[in-house]
Amino acid sequence: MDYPGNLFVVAAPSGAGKSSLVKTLMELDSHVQPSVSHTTRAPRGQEKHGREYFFVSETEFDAMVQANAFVEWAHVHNHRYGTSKKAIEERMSQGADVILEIDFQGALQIKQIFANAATIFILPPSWEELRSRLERRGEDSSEVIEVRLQNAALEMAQVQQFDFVIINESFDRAVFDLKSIVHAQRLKYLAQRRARAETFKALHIS
Ligand SMILES: Nc1nc2c(ncn2[C@@H]2O[C@H](COP(=O)(O)OP(=O)(O)O)[C@@H](O)[C@H]2O)c(=O)[nH]1
Ligand SMILES: Nc1ncnc2c1ncn2[C@@H]1O[C@H](COP(=O)(O)OP(=O)(O)O)[C@@H](O)[C@H]1O
Repeated sequence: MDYPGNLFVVAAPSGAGKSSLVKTLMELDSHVQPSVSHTTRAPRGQEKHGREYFFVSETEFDAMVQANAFVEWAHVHNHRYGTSKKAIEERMSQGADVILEIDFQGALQIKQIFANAATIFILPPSWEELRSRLERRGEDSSEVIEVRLQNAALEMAQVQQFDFVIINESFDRAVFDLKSIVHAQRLKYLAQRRARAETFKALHIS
């Protein structure tokens, strides 16, 4: 599929800092817009329906799967999460850059569909720091944190399948790296589109 906008996909183990990084990127760059996923997990403290996620029941999620409403969906940490077609296609067709914060299974599915998508994996600096970020965030019970840490090992084993890797040790440095990837990707596709337009012109194809 080909849209005028760019697609960025950010994956990371829980607690590595992807939501914080993506939020900061969007504050600095209004051309990057979020894709709001659907999930069957319950909202955390400050989360709002339609902002962080569309929080839906298992039945509602099933109905969307049946209706083929998702570009991708996956089971993550005992819940289901999915990117609806509506969440990305409308924005991308208008030329916006869309950023998806999804797990590695979804990221790899997106790359199959949108070959031009840039996939970015965020790593924490260490296991100890990952655990302490999850604890400091204070949003999940210790059981939930243990599940997330166990899943983190499997998730981190997928890192080599991603186009870019960022180590989120210094937050400012990681934001800079993310901004640089976005910038480089824009230039790359701009150059490709120009080259294609010139080829078409030379061949007298509109
Ligand atoms: N495949 C897929 N994964 C998603 C989607 N939305 C969120 N996720 C992932 O689900 C996992 C859990 O997300 P969340 O419950 O918000 O926890 P957090 O990662 O600790 O903030 C993370 O890896 C998210 O990136 C989606 O639409 N599709
Ligand atoms: N570079 C960093 N240094 C220290 N703490 C960080 C850093 N990046 C994020 N955090 C903190 O770690 C916790 C987890 O970050 P969050 O963005 O919620 O992660 P994720 O979305 O990957 O689960 C939050 O409390 C956040 O403020």
